[in-house]
Amino acid sequence: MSAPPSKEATKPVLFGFPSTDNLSQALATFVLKAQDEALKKQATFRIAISGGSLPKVLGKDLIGREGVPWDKWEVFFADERVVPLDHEDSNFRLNDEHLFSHVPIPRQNIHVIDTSKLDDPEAVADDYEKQLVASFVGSSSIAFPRFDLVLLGIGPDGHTCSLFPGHALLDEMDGWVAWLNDSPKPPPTRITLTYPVLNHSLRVAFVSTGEGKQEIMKEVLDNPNPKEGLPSSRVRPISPGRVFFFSDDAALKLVQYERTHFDAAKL
Ligand SMILES: O=C1O[C@H](COP(=O)(O)O)[C@@H](O)[C@H](O)[C@H]1O
Repeated sequence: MSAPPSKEATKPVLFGFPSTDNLSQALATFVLKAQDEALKKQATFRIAISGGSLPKVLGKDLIGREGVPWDKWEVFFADERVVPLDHEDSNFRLNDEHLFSHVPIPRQNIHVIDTSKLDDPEAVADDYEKQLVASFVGSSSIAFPRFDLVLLGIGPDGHTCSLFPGHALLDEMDGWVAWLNDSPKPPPTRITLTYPVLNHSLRVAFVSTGEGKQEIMKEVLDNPNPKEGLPSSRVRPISPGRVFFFSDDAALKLVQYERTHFDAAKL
């Protein structure tokens, strides 16, 4: 996963797979490669994970991999719904069901929202930002945290994290964690990582599957507008960061964007 030295955002890499099973295998390999590279440089692997359709695809193959140093994982959420952790809308709960409950990541390394503040989403976002600061303090990236890997989904409307089309949070360029209580997709109250955080990450991987994503994948990959376009089109990490798309054939049916063959040896 070497990267060119310029500050420009690099071209997205698209990996296509005939089935979600193939995708899950490749995604697990990709995640573990990112983990290995991180652990060559530092004590922990810092990953941010989304909710939605991602956790199931992520956990499917990853939970069976052997020799994973789970105790070195430090997990954040790319976005979270401001609800109790056992609520059916919780991104923690979804990831717990498909990944965390199957692997020995120490519970204190999984950074959840402070559920004692659920009636004050600004306080939840502030607390989550403090958790990020505490984790990244002393790392080389001062202005913004630099995740080793961020895993994102793409909603049918082009949203990613809890960054929705036309929402004021698309212009948030200072904070690390923002909050909203007017999400067009329920539940309305959420926190989300901001663009500066996403775009300082070393790797961002979008995962999208199924025919329900055909139109949006075409828009995001064939007609991107990284400055003013759909929220998922605006995720373009600055070098050495890179952005990858993992999709199945069903989601890519209308897409013309050039695919790259997934070769674990060349990651
Ligand atoms: O609301 C959310 O939606 C996005 C996309 O979900 P998907 O089911 O279309 O993949 C998800 O990435 C995000 O974490 C979640 O809060």
